[in-house]
This record gives sequence, structure tokens and C-alpha cells, in this order.
Amino acid sequence: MIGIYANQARLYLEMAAEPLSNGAAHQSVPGRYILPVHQRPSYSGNGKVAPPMLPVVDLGGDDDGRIAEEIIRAGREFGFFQVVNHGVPEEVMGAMMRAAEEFFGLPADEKMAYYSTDGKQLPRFHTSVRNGAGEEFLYWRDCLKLGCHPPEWPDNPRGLGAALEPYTAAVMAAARRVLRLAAVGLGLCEEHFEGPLSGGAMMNVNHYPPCPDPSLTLGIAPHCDPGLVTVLMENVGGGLQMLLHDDGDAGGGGTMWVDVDAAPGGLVLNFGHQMEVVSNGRLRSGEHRVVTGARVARTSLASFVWPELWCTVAPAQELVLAPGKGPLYRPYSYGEFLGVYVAEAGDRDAIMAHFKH
Ligand SMILES: O=C(O)CCC(=O)C(=O)O
Ligand SMILES: [Fe+2]
Repeated sequence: MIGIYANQARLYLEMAAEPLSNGAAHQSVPGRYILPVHQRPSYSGNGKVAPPMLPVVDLGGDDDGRIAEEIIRAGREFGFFQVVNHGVPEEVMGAMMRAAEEFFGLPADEKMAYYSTDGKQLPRFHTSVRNGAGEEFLYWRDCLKLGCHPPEWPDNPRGLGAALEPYTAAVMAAARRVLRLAAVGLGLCEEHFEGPLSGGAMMNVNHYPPCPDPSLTLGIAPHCDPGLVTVLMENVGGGLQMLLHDDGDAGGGGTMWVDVDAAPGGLVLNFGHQMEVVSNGRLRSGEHRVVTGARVARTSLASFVWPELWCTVAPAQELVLAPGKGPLYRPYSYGEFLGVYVAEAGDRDAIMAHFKH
């Protein structure tokens, strides 16, 4: 009997999830997407910081010392930067984006064929943060999760796999170059991030349909990505915002949400929680959120590079031994970290409190 009720409850929850990209234009924002006032996009930090330009790092050329320095400077200040001459061919980027847009253009029932509440399943389609069911508030986003290592994709639309394989191979190569340069810039051996520490990868294909009132909701709530580094490509600018901190020499402790847009052909990179831990706090995990747009649908591809689940993550020894610097974080397995990340619903400070020394 209990089993029957449990099954019915599960069926109800699964049926309650409905994708935003259902073929119809939204006329108003349904109640469950309306966030409490202090969580809405108008909450913009305390506004004490002047918005800067997002640093552009040119990965071309062979002056690795200079490139490493630029990555470290941007990583320390923002945890975000753009890369150009990144080696991902324009046609490979275009084909991947077209395939992603084609997926979200499918009828809702064809997308729902990939819907699952099992967070470990790939590929997996969901809406809002997790599944769109049983969540207190819903966010204005549909998402298709794809495997990158190895590539795992839906059969529908048919060209998705053919576009995904070259895209992830090229994006992962660019991410590994950035990780090698970051290691050098931190004073670690070039291979520090290689092997199991960067052995996992997956992709969020995010889709934000036009929203009738972007002031009421968010596409994604403020969070840092869990892994080492994320490589992001978008089809239209506007939407992604990073939290800027004024904690430089002048102090002040101000924060402000600022727009992050890539130059044409560029990719946006941000460091995640694992980079902040391994660098013992020298590099920042870039906190970000997504605001919605009223006119156009936005699609973004976020490729995450992160450790294998069993891999132990800890501050690099070389960075802990410097005078006056103890380890800021205790060692843990990445599997343990992900459990906490999900349980604390992405809340940066609550997550890191579990791992601080
Ligand atoms: O859509 C974006 O620009 C960001 C997506 C994102 O933050 C994520 O998938 O973790
Ligand atoms: Fe993110």
C-alpha cells in the first residue's frame, strides 16, 4: 500500500514538472516563479563598486608567462575572464549552438522523453534548478545535462552527438591549457591539475525563454560552480552577471552584480569552488547568477571541468607552506563536496563552512 502511495506521489511530482519551452509564449509570470523581493534581480549588491571591463586573455601566442600572469590577475580579482584565440573553431561552436537550440525547439513531449529526477543520469532534461517539482520557487530555466567525458547525448535531434564530440574535445583542450597556465602562475608544477583532479566533465545546456517580467524572477540563483573551471558560450549577450567584490587595497567590502558578455567568438571562463580550495584562496570562485530577458530566448552552454568523485581535493602543499599561510580548507573527496553542494542548494558560504579549517 505504502509503495502504491509512494509511486503515486512520485508520478504526481514528475507530472508537475512542465518545461518552460513548451512552444507557447508566456503572457505572465506564474506565481511559483515570482521570487521574494530580496531575491529578485533588483537586489544589486550595495553598489559601492565601479563596474570594470571583464579581462580578455589572449590564449594565442607562446608567451606563456604573460598569459599565466593575466589568468592569475583575473582569477584573483573576479574569478571570471574571457578568452580569445582559444582554439575552439568558430564552425564547431556554431554547430554545437545550433544543435542545442534545435533541442529546445522540439515539442515539449519529445524533450520530456529525457526528463529524469535522477541527478546522476546523463543525458538528463530538467527545468528550474533540479526538476521543477517539489522546489520552493522555480527559476526561469530549462536545462539539458550532457556528458562530456565520455560524451553522452540524446538521439533527438539527430545531429546533437556529431556537434557535441568536436565541441567538447576542443573546449576541454582549451580548459586544460588554462589549468596548466593557472598552475604555473600559482607557482605549482604545470601538471598539478592533470589526472583525476580534472578527470570529470559535463555540460549544462541552459535555455531561458523570453520572460514577460524579468524583474520578478531569475534564470539561475546566485551560485559558484562546483568544479575547477567552467567554459561558457552563449547565443545572445545579456543574462549572465557576476558578483564583483571591492576587497582590494582600498578595502570597503562592497559588492555589485555586473553583466558578463563575451566578445564575438570569445568564451567566458570562470573558476569554481575547487580552484579556490586548491589555490588556498588565492584564486576566487566567481559567484554568478542569470537574469532573464523579455524579448529573446537565450541559450548557453556551460562546460564544467571537475575532479573524479573519489579524488581527494586539498590546498596545494606549496601554497600552504608559505610563511604565515596555513591551509584554509581541510582535505575531502569531491563526492563529499558535491553532496554538500546539493544539500546547501548552492549557497556559497554555507557550503564552504563545511570545509574550512
Ligand atoms: O547561462 C549562463 O550564462 C550561466 C549558466 C550557469 O551558471 C550554469 O549552468 O551553472
Ligand atoms: Fe554556473
